[in-house]
Amino acid sequence: MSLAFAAEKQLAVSAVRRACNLTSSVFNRLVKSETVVKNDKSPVTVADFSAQAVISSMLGKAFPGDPIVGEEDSADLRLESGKELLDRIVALSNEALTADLGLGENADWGIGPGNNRTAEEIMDAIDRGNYAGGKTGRMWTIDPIDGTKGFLRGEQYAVCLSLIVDASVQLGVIGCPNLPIDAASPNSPKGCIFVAVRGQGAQQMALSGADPRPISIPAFSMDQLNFLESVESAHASHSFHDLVARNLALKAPPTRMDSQAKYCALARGDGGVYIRMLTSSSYKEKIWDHAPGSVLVEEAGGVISDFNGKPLDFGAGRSLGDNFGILATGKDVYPKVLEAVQRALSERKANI
Ligand SMILES: Nc1ncnc2c1ncn2[C@@H]1O[C@H](COP(=O)(O)OS(=O)(=O)O)[C@@H](OP(=O)(O)O)[C@H]1O
Ligand SMILES: [Mg+2]
Ligand SMILES: [Mg+2]
Ligand SMILES: [Mg+2]
Repeated sequence: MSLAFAAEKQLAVSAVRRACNLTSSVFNRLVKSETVVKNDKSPVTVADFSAQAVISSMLGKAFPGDPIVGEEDSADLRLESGKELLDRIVALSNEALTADLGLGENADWGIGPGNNRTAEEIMDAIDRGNYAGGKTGRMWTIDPIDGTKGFLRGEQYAVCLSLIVDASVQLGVIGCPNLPIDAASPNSPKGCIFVAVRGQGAQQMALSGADPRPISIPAFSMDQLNFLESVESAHASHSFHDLVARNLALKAPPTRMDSQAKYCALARGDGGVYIRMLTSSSYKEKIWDHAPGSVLVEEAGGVISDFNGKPLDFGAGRSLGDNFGILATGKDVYPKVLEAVQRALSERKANI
């Protein structure tokens, strides 16, 4: 009998690998006109659109009935002013979809030589990501480039895909083209894919698929712990994190890293605690920014919750449900870290 979600896992790894190859090759050739600023002032590049098109096209072939919650949409590309951007995205997507990687991928996924798509098909694939989300049924989440600012700086970013069934994340695949395979040797080759299926553990492999190995969160003592936090001070409150660190008497400084690479670092023990306190009460976290990372952390033996100890709610739509803050760490230290977060919240309230 095959393991649950075996076909989904195979497709997801393959799609994330093709998207990672695309994003890293674009980085070296990216020019200024290929980045646009969205309404919420965040950047999006030809690489974000193309990576979503590639993953969504493959999902559409393999699982045509499954809805997708994807970060990007094609509205800007359908404007007359988006014509140049669109041409580039169609070329990049087709380059990635038709590449012959020699990895024996399933021909029914619409990949490999001869599988070019038209511009309409590429835009439609991007727009298959417009699903509103919800509590029941299957759905995929795509964040084609998580940490677009990190991508633009040449630092960490991640290509993120998850499968959610009845609001529970069952599969998470995260590709990190700039993450060293071995954190202890920063000069080791870069580029890893992290995979977790619920109930089946967590693993990492090289981007090529070579060197697969199980990963888990080590049993850290309190004085070995350090925080993994966002680079952008507009995304997460570093000062609140510092308050929690003081409550825990942490010695090590935080590691700042863009994207869900933070969850990957936690899952293999490069850091001890993922912490994220929002800076604005009007911003709602998006499910594609946390779904794959959450199952990865849980399958690596960790716990993830909000600052009230509540599980993350992936069934409330495109944004997370009624959750406040995000905390993820190893099982043994989780109760102490949660208590330190709650103490910091009361201290902050007392000081307002
Ligand atoms: N105001 C605000 N507050 C909190 N979070 C925000 C905010 N704006 C955006 N985002 C989301 O943050 C995603 C980037 O993740 P990180 O915060 O881990 O990366 S970073 O370190 O900040 O670069 C980023 O994901 P990408 O858009 O995929 O890069 C956003 O979804
Ligand atoms: Mg974005
Ligand atoms: Mg993101
Ligand atoms: Mg993104």
